Parts: sequence; structure tokens; C-alpha cells
Amino acid sequence: MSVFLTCEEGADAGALSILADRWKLISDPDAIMALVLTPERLELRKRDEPKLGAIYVDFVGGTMGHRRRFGGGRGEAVAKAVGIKGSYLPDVVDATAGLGRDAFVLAALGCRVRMIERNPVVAALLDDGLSRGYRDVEIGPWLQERLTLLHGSSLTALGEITPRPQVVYLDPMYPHRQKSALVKKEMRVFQGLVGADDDADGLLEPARRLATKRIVVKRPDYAPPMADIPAQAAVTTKSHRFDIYTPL
Ligand SMILES: C[S@@+](CC[C@H](N)C(=O)[O-])C[C@H]1O[C@@H](n2cnc3c(N)ncnc32)[C@H](O)[C@@H]1O
Repeated sequence: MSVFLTCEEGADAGALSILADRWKLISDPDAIMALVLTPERLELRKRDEPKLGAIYVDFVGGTMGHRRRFGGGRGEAVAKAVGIKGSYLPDVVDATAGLGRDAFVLAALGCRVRMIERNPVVAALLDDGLSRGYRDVEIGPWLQERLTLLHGSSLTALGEITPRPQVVYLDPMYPHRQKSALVKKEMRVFQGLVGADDDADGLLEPARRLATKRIVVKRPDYAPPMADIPAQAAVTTKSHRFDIYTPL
């Protein structure tokens, strides 16, 4: 997926070219998505539908800040699914990081989370959000210790990661059902960028070879299990299932 790279007034044009080099992004004037460097942050926008939500990563304020302060904490389904209990805070590899929301929830609860993301635009957005989070006086100190990003494909990276984590977490894109009007605007922009993760079934086996305690796969409630392999247990919510597998 190509993007048009641009800078808003007041943003540092030099920083945009450094960013383009780092993530190997070549600006495509015909692209439907724009990666925009504003004075505050990096944003992804749909060029012809400015009303569709811009995508950026903000661990400090916004939804994620709110979720950290007032969210379900240890009661969140993802926390139960990875097995947080008492003083047990597993070391997690999030092999499909996306915008880092699930990883951040776990890190905020005290887990060390190593994120892996293969899409360079998503990785650039995530990295931008991480740098701002690292500089924040309130969350920066623990965020630097607990949440890190590796850019690459988990299909290969899972075979090389050391030390082994207790948990590998997988949440690849899964096609939405017909009721697409209900799919949030931001999610539509994100799907336009990332597309379908058609090769996601290939992640289960390396994940099961890497994790020492469990593998968690987030699925919409209507989706069959990953690679059609039944899970040993699941944590369910209104719309999702967190399938739990044992290591191989
Ligand atoms: C649905 S999103 C994950 C959302 C994430 N759990 C969150 O809370 O923000 C799926 C992400 O996984 C990434 N992905 C899919 N397959 C991958 C792979 N083999 N290696 C690394 N990233 C992958 C996609 O690029 C996409 O950004």
C-alpha cells in the first residue's frame, strides 16, 4: 500500500524525510492515503474523505489514556486471556501489534510487551506514538521499560525471538461481516491501509513453538478458530473471543 507523504504548516520537513528513509516510504502522488506530519504527531488520513477519522497513536491522552485511567484494568478480557493473576504478569510478544492498543492495556497493567508489526506505515505511526509516550512525565518511565516495537514479519521473527515470552498474542485482521456501516470510520481507514491478513493462519504454529505458557488469538465471535485448529479454552466478550492454545 502506497501513501502520499506530506507536512502540515509548522511541522519539520526534515523530520519527514528522515522518517521516510527510516521506514523506506516513497511518496506516491496518486495514493489515496496520506501520511501527514503535523507539528504534534504523525497521522494517516484518507485524502478524498477528510471526514473519515485520522489515524494516529496516542498512548497519553485520547481513548487509550482514558482506558488506562478508567478502563476495566485487570477485568479487561485481554488481561484475563493472557492469564494476569495476582502477582503473575506475563512477558508477552504481541506479534500483530497494529495500533498497539491491546499491547498498551497489558503494559499499563505491568506486563513487558514486545510488539511486532510488519506494515511500515503502521510501524511508523506506532513508533511515533511510542516516542511521544516515552517522553511523557507520567507514563514515560514505565512505558520505556515495558513496551517496545520491532518492525518485521512475525512469520519469520517468531522463530528468532529471545528470550522466549510466556505468552504470544495474535490479533490479525479478520474480514468484517456485511454490516459494514457499523464498522467504525477509523477502522475502515485502517483496513484500507493494511488489507486482509490472508496469511495469518501461518502464525499459529511458530507462536505455539515460542510461547512457554500460552498463545492467545483474538477473533470476532463469528470467526472460526485460527487455522481451523480448535482452542483449548476461550475468554468471550459480546463481540469477540480470545482463543487460548497451549504451547507445542
Ligand atoms: C487487527 S490489527 C491489530 C490490532 C491490535 N491488536 C491493537 O490492539 O491495536 C492487525 C495488525 O497485525 C499486523 N500483522 C498481520 N500479520 C503480521 C505479521 N505476520 N507480522 C507482523 N505484523 C502482522 C497487520 O499489519 C496489522 O497492523
